[in-house]
Amino acid sequence: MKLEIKDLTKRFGSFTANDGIDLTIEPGEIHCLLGENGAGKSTLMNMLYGLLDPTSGQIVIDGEPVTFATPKDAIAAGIGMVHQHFMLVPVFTVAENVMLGREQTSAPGVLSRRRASARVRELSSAFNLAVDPDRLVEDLPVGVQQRVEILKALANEAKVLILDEPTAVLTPQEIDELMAIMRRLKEQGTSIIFITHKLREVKAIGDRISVIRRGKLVGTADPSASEAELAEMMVGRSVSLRVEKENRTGGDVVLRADQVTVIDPRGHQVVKDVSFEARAGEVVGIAGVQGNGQTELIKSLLGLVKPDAGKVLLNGEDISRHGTRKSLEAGIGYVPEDRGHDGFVGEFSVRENLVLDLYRSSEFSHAGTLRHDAITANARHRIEEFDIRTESMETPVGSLSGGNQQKVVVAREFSRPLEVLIASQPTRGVDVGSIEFIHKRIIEERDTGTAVVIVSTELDEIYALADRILVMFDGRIVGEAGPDTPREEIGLMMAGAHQSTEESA
Ligand SMILES: Nc1ncnc2c1ncn2[C@@H]1O[C@H](COP(=O)(O)OP(=O)(O)OP(=O)(O)O)[C@@H](O)[C@H]1O
Repeated sequence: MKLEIKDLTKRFGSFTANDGIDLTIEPGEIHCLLGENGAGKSTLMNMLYGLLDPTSGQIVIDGEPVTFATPKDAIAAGIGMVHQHFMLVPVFTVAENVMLGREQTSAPGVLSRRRASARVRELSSAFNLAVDPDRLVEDLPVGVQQRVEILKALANEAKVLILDEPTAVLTPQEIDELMAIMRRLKEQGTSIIFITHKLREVKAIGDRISVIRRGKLVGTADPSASEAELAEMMVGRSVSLRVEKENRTGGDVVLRADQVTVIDPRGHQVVKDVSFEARAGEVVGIAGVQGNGQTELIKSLLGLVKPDAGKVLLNGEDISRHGTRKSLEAGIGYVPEDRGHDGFVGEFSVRENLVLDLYRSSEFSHAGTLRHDAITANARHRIEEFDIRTESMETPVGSLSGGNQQKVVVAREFSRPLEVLIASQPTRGVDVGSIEFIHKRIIEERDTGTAVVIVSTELDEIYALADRILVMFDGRIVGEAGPDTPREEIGLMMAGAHQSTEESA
């Protein structure tokens, strides 16, 4: 199927999010879409998938102009999309989810459970997806859940598959597996539109690479273009892809986790007797596959969950029963992994979100009254410093692009004096230009003597920042390594060395 986008424009009020975009997706090609945060990639994809109405322009499939009122129309025309947030029902099996996908699109011939199972098995083996139709979705690792989404699209006979930042949530091994699946889809004639911020991936798999900047198509490159060239096309200036830093050993212990154990609401020990320390002026990188206890460990450091055993000490004082506000006030900065849930309030403006947990400080309030001038001046400064792309400081954060939402959270947490900075996936969904900036700021924070703890599933990020690397697997810290340890070694520890799972085998 040949998909043509002709002079497509989308305006939100006076703001032009897509400006006369022309793009052709050839049958069986992997077409990568690159662009800085807020460039307009998701807007373009949402028009292709019937979620947004174009302001002007055309979508043409095999020479015929089409219009999509809803995703149902797009699906019927052969377009599938895997969103960043999966649309699966966790308590249903894989086959049930695939059935549900068919019902929701009113595709001809709603599948029975038995036929759905058989269809899943058939597609799974044709594309080597290794998905068991009878497993509950909630029991599957993220990477396998993503394959279920791909399966759903294939069951609806997608000929063009849109993958919106699919690798942001995957481990290095899962990314390799996804790439193999993408190649297989391509061999069988499916076209893929692949959105990512990772230039390495684009070069590894793309047939062509289109770059969008501020709503306009800048150009289409081929994969022989260097990472530096692509980065420059994206942001319009040269970007340094590696942080300049010297490794540090750290001073006094600032934060100490002492035999911390956390039991989740289902009674599982998710953090098992974890001890580590973060020293002044060092970056401790916690590497690990998503779901190995990092999230709960971090929450326990902040008082968002109380450890079931053990202690958290800040400068020697036990803060594990303090509660979050006190921890933040005591000088812990926090960039959460789930920014939408823990990082900002979507309905509040950019200006308000930039002081969310700081508004009680003397800088922003006096005798119980907010100092609006100071709050506004702070917003103006941070928006410029962090290059937050927003129509105005009054825009609700919920309507910013994903990467710009992340910049709001990071900007706020970096704007106060910190003893400890705890950042979980600090650059998730953030473009290369902003990664460069955030990484530089993290190192500057370290160099002022802050103890920094970075949790990341991105080995590139761990290597770029960490002075010391801890690896978490199955709730425990299974290894500590220096910043020069080979990737494979860390990768093996992250995978639990020889304890491979059925799905990732
Ligand atoms: N419903 C909306 N109303 C107003 N503005 C919007 C709406 N949806 C998107 N925008 C704006 O359009 C611009 C493009 O956003 P879009 O989500 O397409 O960017 P993106 O390239 O996908 O960015 P990211 O890499 O950060 O995900 C942003 O400035 C965003 O704030």
